[in-house]
Amino acid sequence: MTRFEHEPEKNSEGETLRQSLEDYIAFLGDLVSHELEVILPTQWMVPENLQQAMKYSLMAGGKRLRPLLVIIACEALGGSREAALPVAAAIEMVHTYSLIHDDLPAMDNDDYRRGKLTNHKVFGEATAILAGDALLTHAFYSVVQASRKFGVPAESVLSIVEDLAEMAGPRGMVGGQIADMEGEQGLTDLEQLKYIHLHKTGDLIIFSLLAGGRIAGANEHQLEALHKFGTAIGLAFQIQDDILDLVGDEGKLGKKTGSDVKQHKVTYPYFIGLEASREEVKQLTETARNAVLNGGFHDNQRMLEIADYLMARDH
Ligand SMILES: CC(C)=CCC/C(C)=C/COP(=O)(O)OP(=O)(O)O
Ligand SMILES: C=C(C)CCOP(=O)(O)OP(=O)(O)O
Repeated sequence: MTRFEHEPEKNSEGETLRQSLEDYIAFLGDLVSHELEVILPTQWMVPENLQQAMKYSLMAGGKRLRPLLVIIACEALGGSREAALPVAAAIEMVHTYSLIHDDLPAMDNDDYRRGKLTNHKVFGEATAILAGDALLTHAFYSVVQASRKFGVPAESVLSIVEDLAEMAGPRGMVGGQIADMEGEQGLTDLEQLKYIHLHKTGDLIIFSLLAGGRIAGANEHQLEALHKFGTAIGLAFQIQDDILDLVGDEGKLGKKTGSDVKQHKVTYPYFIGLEASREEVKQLTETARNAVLNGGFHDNQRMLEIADYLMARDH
């Protein structure tokens, strides 16, 4: 059996000891990276260059926030961590594809991501586009493995596939991304910006929480609470990204700051100022905490901790 660097300790009775949030996050990150290694199509006849390009960005050291949310939501509802892993890996593939494409010259034209050269800088534009396409497609294969390997009911997997297509596609992240690009010509109100943030970034976060809930067999009330929690932290996460683009540390972020201003992107700080943006992140975190407290979950602790952790993040 694979052992992981951040595996929790056991006491003399063999009971697993509770970890600090940081250790718990690091341990889940190890599990997700391992799952990604397992699920990548290395046994298949895949051209070597494509394999390398997919792996390069997946293993470049992202925070693994979305997979973490799949697992935390699943555990908060008493579900199995193991059964959540294929979907956790899938959402990281979709997120990574979106970053590879977002960095392309036709979009944000960025040279650094996750502290390394962007995919197209290393592999060329055509391969970067195809690596993104391959990650998106392979994500659906991974979701299905939740049923094949861990017996998650086919009906739940069907809902997860439906949510993923809806939230990553034209009504979700892709819709948000195009609105973001068009917004570079000038946004006139905060509602338009909220739409962009909620779809470009919020939808994958909402998807992750709902998927974790579905794997654990959540009821309608619990799914609604997860949706509320995701909407609030999704928006807060992107506002924090806007703030960090202005005042963050490039070393910690692993990407260049100041790119929103350079690309004439209208952001929360642009509309309402830095302090009011910080206050908004605080308010949204409170909304997220309340959703958890009223959600009727099996265990609220990690959900509450992750909301506070995200509010204070510096990378
Ligand atoms: C369909 C596609 C390509 C979707 C991209 C979605 C997305 C969240 C990009 C990063 O946003 P950002 O540009 O605000 O963040 P960063 O500063 O990390 O580039
Ligand atoms: C949605 C946004 C703001 C793009 C970056 O997302 P993350 O900040 O989660 O990026 P990684 O840690 O996965 O690289």
